[in-house]
Amino acid sequence: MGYAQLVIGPAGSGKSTYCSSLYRHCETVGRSIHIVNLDPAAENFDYPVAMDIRELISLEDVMEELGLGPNGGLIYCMEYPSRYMIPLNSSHFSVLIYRMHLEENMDDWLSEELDNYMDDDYLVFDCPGQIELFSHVPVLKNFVEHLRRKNFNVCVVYLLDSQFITDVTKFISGCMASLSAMVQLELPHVNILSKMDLVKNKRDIENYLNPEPQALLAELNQRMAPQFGKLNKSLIELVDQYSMVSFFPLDLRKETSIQYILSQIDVAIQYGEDADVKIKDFDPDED
Ligand SMILES: Nc1nc2c(ncn2[C@@H]2O[C@H](COP(=O)(O)OP(=O)(O)OP(=O)(O)O)[C@@H](O)[C@H]2O)c(=O)[nH]1
Ligand SMILES: [Mg+2]
Repeated sequence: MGYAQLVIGPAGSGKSTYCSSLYRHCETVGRSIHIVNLDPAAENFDYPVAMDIRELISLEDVMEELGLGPNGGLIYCMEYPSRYMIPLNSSHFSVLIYRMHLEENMDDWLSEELDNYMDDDYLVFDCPGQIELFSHVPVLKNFVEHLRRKNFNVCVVYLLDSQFITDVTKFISGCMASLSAMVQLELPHVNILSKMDLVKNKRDIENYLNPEPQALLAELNQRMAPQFGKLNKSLIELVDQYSMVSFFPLDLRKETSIQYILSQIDVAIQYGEDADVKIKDFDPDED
């Protein structure tokens, strides 16, 4: 049995920073963890990259060869290509043939790479921020199914930037994006409000960490025109029924913050329930 976190969330929400902080935390406590780059557009890493999707495909190549912009190029990188393009000239055609079975290549690549990891290994996948990847494009879903076939317990870690949660309407729209990942991927799911060090008035945000559905509804109704009353009620019920109304704050200045989040994720994927997991005692005097 292996363990994995799939770190997703909107562009710039702090996924890669979270991954490198998690790596450093695990290093400090003597815990083994491997971070995988799944972002074909990534350039700089603050963590040692255990596996790198850029060995398979890079955004730069796809943009150049196919004349796509950064977002379309990225989706192309991750997805089966033929759906997105019609070959227009011979060079496009050869690229199409070359990439024709990209999804299968991804499976092969993943299989080969995963063979390097043993039982009880813990992988963290740093994903790209394009929201399509976890809202309706099936590539991450297929990817997760592959991991599960390889006997990995997987948890989605969804990051939302606390800087955007300035009022209840933005909070709800953040919840809806997270919910779409939840229904797409059907995995244990942990929500994180990132960049808490930047929040000036902690009390404003604390209201959204674990809010009462009724209080949220009242706030929504207050902000929006009366004709939205019924919709607001349904939205809040939906979010509540999916147990979405719960975010863990992540303040990277505090070691305890990342430690607590990791412990919650461990519970979600049942890490540490087997006796032989690789946690060694933390000795603060050790170099
Ligand atoms: N102050 C502060 N800045 C942060 C934190 N996390 C991330 N950032 C900054 O936010 C920006 C984006 O962070 P990334 O970690 O690259 O975000 P990402 O989600 O990986 O972005 P994409 O991969 O492009 O989707 C960078 O400038 C980070 O330095 C945080 O906890 N606090
Ligand atoms: Mg990133």
